[in-house]
Amino acid sequence: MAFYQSTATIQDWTRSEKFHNSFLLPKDDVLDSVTKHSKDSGLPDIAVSEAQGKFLNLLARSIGAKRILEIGTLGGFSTIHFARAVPADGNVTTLEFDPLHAKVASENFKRAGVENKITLHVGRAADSLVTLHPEKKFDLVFIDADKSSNVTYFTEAKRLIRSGGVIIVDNAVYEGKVADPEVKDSWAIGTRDLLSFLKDDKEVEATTIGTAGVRGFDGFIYAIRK
Ligand SMILES: C[S@@+](CC[C@H](N)C(=O)[O-])C[C@H]1O[C@@H](n2cnc3c(N)ncnc32)[C@H](O)[C@@H]1O
Ligand SMILES: [Mg+2]
Repeated sequence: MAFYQSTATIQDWTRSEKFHNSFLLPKDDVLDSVTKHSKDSGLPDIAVSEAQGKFLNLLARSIGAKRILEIGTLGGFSTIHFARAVPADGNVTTLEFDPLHAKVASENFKRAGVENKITLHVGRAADSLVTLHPEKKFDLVFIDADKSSNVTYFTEAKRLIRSGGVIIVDNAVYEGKVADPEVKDSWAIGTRDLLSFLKDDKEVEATTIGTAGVRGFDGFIYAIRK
């Protein structure tokens, strides 16, 4: 018999994340106003959750990240978490395709007072990535854009990250649909292709961290560049 047979729903996961957040995450007026500005500007509600954002912030600080690359900015919620994590002379490079998202993100960076730490490239991420030849490699890469390009993004991330750096890929579980071969949408296929790619990749070690919360049942692929 299973230890605990879950019949949990999105409402249960949301309540659970909010319960934990109420102990661990102090009220953050800046991030609240960032989220509101994104919503009021018509951006989709698909940023990482508050708990996930804090996880990314803590992870960046845990590894002493100074240079971070993000693929998929939206309104800059995760970007701001990263910008807060890097030191004053650190930088977050973030790539966004949609001009409206980029405009709202830029406004949010100012709102959060972190605009000096962020470099935003507007255009297709695959095009922006090939132009990046940083003097010093990135310490952390966060991949959170169109999932059909996950293998391309991961390959570029390996080129751009230092040995020992961390690559995180969002939405790696997608309500279990990645593991269901019957689901053939681009999100599921893009992440499934990345898993197949990683199976034979000798340049990283990786695992998947499942998460359940405001964003439903999902997870991160967490990889270290050898
Ligand atoms: C899930 S959202 C990013 C959320 C953000 N990382 C956060 O958690 O706050 C994905 C973003 O990737 C952008 N995007 C989609 N395809 C893209 C592409 N080919 N190049 C660059 N950005 C792309 C979308 O416009 C969207 O803003
Ligand atoms: Mg995501």
